[in-house]
Amino acid sequence: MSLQTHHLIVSVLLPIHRLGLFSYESTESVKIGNCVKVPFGSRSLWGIVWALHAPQVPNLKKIIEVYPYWSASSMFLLFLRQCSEYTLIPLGSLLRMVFPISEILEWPCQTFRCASSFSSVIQTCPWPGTFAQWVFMFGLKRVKKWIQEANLVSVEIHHDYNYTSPILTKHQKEALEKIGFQTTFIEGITGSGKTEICLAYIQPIILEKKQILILVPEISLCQQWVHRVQKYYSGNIGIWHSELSAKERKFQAWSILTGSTSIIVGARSAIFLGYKNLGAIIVDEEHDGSYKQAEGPAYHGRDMAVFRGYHEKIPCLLLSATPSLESFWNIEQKRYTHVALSQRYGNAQLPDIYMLDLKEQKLDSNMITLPLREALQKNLIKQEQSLLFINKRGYASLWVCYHCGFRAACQNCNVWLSIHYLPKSVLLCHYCGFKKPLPKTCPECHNLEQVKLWGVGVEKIGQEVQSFLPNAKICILSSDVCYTPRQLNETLLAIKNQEYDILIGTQLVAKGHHFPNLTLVGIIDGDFALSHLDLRSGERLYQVLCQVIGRAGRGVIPGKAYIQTSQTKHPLFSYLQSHNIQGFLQEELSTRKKYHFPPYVRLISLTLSGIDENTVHHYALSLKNHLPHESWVEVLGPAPSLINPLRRRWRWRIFLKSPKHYKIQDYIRTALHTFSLPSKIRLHIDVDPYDFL
Ligand SMILES: Nc1ncnc2c1ncn2[C@@H]1O[C@H](COP(=O)(O)OP(=O)(O)OP(=O)(O)O)[C@@H](O)[C@H]1O
Ligand SMILES: [Zn+2]
Repeated sequence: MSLQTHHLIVSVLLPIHRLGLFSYESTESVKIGNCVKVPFGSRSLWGIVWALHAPQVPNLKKIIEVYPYWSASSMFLLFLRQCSEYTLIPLGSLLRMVFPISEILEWPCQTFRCASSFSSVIQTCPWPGTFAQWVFMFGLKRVKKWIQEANLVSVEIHHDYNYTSPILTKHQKEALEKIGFQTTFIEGITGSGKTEICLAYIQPIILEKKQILILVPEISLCQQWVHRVQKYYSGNIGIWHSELSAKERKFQAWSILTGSTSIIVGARSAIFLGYKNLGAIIVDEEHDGSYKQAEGPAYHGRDMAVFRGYHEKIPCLLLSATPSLESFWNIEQKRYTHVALSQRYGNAQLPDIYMLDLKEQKLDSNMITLPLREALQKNLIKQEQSLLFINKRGYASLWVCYHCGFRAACQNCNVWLSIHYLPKSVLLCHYCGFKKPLPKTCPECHNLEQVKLWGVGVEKIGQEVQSFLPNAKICILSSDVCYTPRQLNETLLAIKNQEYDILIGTQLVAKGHHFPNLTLVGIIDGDFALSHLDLRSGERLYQVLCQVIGRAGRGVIPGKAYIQTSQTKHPLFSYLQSHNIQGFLQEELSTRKKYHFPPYVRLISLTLSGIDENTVHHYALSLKNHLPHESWVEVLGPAPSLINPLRRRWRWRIFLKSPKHYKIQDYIRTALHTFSLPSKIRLHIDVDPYDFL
């Protein structure tokens, strides 16, 4: 592998959307995996040396420079190759995710401090810091100038850090000892201490100076993990998600690449980053649908974590109280080590769950039944916190005029606009973000009296609660109200500090938050996903409800949960009530087997989209006709997407289904090789799709 000669011809993988492999000549000795800068058209680009060739091609452009501080291991390159073969994401696009900011490859790796005469000038920054830290504080231009003028001098420092291990309970210790070398699934009921076990597990890895990646499904959980890690660890903690400022992104990417941060908490895209020395991956709430990226390059963060762990030969821990069916199946197939925790920490009990049949309750225009109202009232008197869950953002979901029939619709998507009063009054599309002011009268007939708002969201529930509990301090938790990570963290802290009595939230509250004084959970609409046309809707409903209910009774006082539903007899609820996740998963799995759905088969979606509906339809048909007939591939469609158009683009979809042991990706790759599309039509490939709209 480390063959080296002068005047070598090398294939360099570049961050170009197509395949991305280009030939160059090197006069320096380079190895496969080296990170190199090469000329490309009028620009220069950073890439990775992918292969070495015997010198045959004359007049190639030359490599400009080799990055000295990082190179890709053969295992990481194998991960990229396999990942591209599996997801059908071109290698060049994957490389963009490895080096999302190539500018940092120009930065030196030394630590600098002020020359003594200079430190009085920079009052705020007298300490030694890495180049990246200086740039983060003062900007690239200034720092470069200071180095040139020798106002900053290079120094050697050693980063020392401590990591003390948490003290685990007997059950937790037993669980810790069972963790295997590769993928381990830690299945523990909510509040059993999965996080704490991981914090103990990573101690020796950190002390070996390796990096740990902790993947979280939601940006809001990053800060929570940072707090948990800080209890035991004194070093730098890296953060990676899409809401970082450009300045922060550069600093974080540099610190991760050069190994100056040892623990990184990140959203799904962190799985592709270049790490100096990755030692383990933890995937928190592995069942969460947010790990799936459906737009742009389509991949599943959890699956890529397992893949990366496998290829880089490092442990990957998957955590959940409600395993996804895919993981449950993998556990059954003995692909993962399984560790189970069935007790909450400190003898906390799982909440008792009560069903409230909506058919038997008098509601009029309200949404909260009498028993739930009374329970809220009692909790308020006892000064314990309550949580109401409804999976709808905003106030209502349809603005309609009963005089002329006008309904407020999105101008880009075939959906109605939702009504929001918080943080501002608007009509909003939940798919493309299109907004317009709330009309005062009907825009068509100018009528005012017959306007109705249909559907119920968090804000309306807030209004209802306030009407019967006027003194309660209510907090609405949805992405509209807390739209920056900072706002959300402040709100979560205020909840922990008991500044609120009643929380009303969307899915956002279903994630692993820990509010010790929360003892009551009410599910406003338990039926919300039972009729969705999605093979995972039952699974998702179970997960969300179980997670939300799991927020109750995590401290010393036991919790209670009420589920309002019109289908009290639905088997999902009896599994939920008896906390029998295994029973639920077994039943779901047999249904999937019966109907030939994943995880028993491989499903791939091909979506064609464009501005003109007929053209999209035409090319969808020709793609279908172009796909060769094979007895093992089932081709479904093309069919128009359920929401059509979406963001002004019309979409037609083809689904391909095959048994898992066939290489359906190869079949698609070969077929697409000889199929061309005009530039106005886009083809999006999604292996293992989660979105069927
Ligand atoms: N061994 C321990 N020592 C001290 N505190 C612990 C221990 N184990 C758990 N806890 C505490 O119990 C609470 C729940 O633990 P943790 O968050 O680790 O559970 P979890 O299984 O990850 O929960 P969830 O699935 O709901 O996110 C936390 O406040 C944690 O600090
Ligand atoms: Zn829209």
